[in-house]
Amino acid sequence: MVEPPTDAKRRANRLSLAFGVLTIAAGLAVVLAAGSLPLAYQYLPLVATVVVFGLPHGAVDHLVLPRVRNESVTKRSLALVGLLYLVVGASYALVWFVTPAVAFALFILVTLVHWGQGDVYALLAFADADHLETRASRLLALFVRGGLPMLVPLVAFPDQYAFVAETLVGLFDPAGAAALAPAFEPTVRLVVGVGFGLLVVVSLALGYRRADALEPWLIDAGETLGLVVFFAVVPPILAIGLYFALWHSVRHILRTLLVDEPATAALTRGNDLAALGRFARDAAPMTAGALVVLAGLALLVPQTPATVPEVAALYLVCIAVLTLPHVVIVSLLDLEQRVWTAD
Ligand SMILES: CC1=C(/C=C/C(C)=C/C=C/C(C)=C/C=O)C(C)(C)CCC1
Ligand SMILES: [Fe+2]
Repeated sequence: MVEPPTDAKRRANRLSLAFGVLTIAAGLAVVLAAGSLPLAYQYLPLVATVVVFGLPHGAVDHLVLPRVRNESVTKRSLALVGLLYLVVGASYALVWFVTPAVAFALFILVTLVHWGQGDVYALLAFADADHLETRASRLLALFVRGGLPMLVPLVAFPDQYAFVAETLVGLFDPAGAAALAPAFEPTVRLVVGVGFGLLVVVSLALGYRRADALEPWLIDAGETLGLVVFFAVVPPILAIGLYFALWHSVRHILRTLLVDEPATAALTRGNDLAALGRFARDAAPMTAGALVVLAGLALLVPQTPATVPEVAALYLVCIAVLTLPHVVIVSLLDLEQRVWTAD
């Protein structure tokens, strides 16, 4: 694992923990204060991710690889990232049009892997986890961390999960989501719940046995159990919106700051706002580009979205299409930073 500079890393660790606590506290506070929040309000954090950390977090994909390799951004490097987005994004968009239920299932799988990989990086690079030394233990952690947002809501809130699946698939084929119905059956949810619960326990128990330092393991266990509770009790549309903005995106933005020298220097000085300002400037053009993709999709989908859930569904499909090439970039970043090479 390639280590970022110590002081900047400590700052990143503190910020990722603070935003992690904020994510969980905000969700639980809403549930305690409001009980059942009207659906339109539950979409607010998700809608906010258009500008708040979510969409922008991937909008520096064209900069991170040259930066981590200490190379300059060239026309050629930009064209390669552009081509990646065009080919991978457009191919997957086609899958949404041809067989939307399959595309939805793929979206859940890709998100599980991608959010899991983001957390494995944070555990290793920010929290200095030494209980994840082997590749197998990192893969298990990836599955646990990615499974929390994708599988716990399936067990705890099947109706809302099915509703979101219907709205996404319904943009392309109003009857298409019927193919997904078996996933919401009680037996399937029981198997997922028990199986995933066991994985969480095994992963944390193995980690505890392997840990030399207790603190990183405590961070891992605290975050994991906190997220189990969070996704088990916070309605999933609200929970995913909060998590996407304040957990996954914040951590990835911190990661990108640590490969940008001036931003790293700002973090070292404790000047988080200067670092964030650099990120905002870097991310602005491609965030605007992502909005063009959103507008294009709006014109192309067979069913024009009219309600809040339908507009949010369109946004999620746009995220899905942009996430697949983003995963390729982040996986290359993982390779550069040796996240999957145990040493
Ligand atoms: C909203 C929502 C869902 C799916 C959200 C997904 C899959 C989001 C993916 C976001 C990504 C990949 C962001 C990029 O990093 C579920 C789980 C069906 C449950 C109900 C609410
Ligand atoms: Fe991401």
